[in-house]
Amino acid sequence: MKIYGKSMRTIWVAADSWGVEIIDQTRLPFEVETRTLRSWQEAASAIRDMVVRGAPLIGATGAYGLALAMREDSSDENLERAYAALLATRPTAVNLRWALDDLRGRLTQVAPSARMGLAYRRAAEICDEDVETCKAIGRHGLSIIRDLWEQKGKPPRFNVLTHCNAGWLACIDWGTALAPIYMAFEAGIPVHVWVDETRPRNQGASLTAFELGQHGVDHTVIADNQGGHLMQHGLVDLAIVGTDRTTATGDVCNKIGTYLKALAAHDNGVPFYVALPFTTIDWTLEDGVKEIPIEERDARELSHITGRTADGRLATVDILPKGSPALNYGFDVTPARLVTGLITERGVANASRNGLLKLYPEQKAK
Ligand SMILES: CSC[C@@H](O)[C@@H](O)C(=O)COP(=O)(O)O
Repeated sequence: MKIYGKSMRTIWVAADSWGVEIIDQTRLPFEVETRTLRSWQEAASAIRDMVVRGAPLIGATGAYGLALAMREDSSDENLERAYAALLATRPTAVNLRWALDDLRGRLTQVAPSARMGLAYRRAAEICDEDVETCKAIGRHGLSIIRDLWEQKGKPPRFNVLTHCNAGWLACIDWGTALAPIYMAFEAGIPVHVWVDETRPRNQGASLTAFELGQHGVDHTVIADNQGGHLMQHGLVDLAIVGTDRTTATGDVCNKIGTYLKALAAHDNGVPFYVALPFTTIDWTLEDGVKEIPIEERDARELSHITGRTADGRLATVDILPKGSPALNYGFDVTPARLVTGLITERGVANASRNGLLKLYPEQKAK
């Protein structure tokens, strides 16, 4: 997608053919800065510190992290060291484990001398595949939007609510939850997006609003608490969110606050869809609430807030009374019963084991 008219992806190999360039998402929406990762340790820090974030992009960065590790030292020991350190950076998004397992599985099959080239090639392939996957999600989601818009008599504004950032900035391009919105916009459907600000890190206000604005999609940022009220007043036609890990039974883990939106949607008869690539499905898990590891982040993300001052500087300020403790879980789990459907690259599934297995029959054999 575009930033100030220039087509970009979120991650790419630098002109020197080995450094890995990323957009520094901690500077958005105020500054568009890129950074070059030159070691697996820098890739690990970028994921941990959320310079890159969003489940598919975390996976891609992990893959390039292993490529950087293989460039430095392609021994088994270094592969295992980098794998373990990268995996530990963010525990909830399963795409990271998927990408690291994919690369490690391939790298251990070849001689150390062949590992660097293979790792770079496979990391690039993972990125290209993610773009195609997101486009397919977009096409399936577009059908849902078009059908609902037509059923409602083609109103002049079709309101979609989303939480956090599951757009192209969270992936390589297009996004998951936002891909259907971009495609609806391109198809001439008058889509308007309610963008949850998504405290504490404000990925909605800073990233989703930024990328929708850059693409010209009509949107309004709302405080996280407004969704229920808007739904009660008929102002939300559809909710679409992304996910960091979805169980084999269709429970969905996503940014903290998603569960409350799903409850409000259920209570108000608003369709609540989750968009996801196959890399986000954790086939080993049954019960999302009990089994998905929920990342707990530094309370400073809650107690401090960063923004732009009147004279254009970025500043971070403390917003809590001195001495008040804060707690900061990053994700919550929405039970499958609250999910209208899972929009995948293979089509739309019921949020259930059977629903997912219909789309991914090869998983039955495992
Ligand atoms: C397509 S991205 C899906 C999720 O990763 C997204 O909704 C989300 O919760 C991102 O969380 P973040 O903590 O910003 O990495």
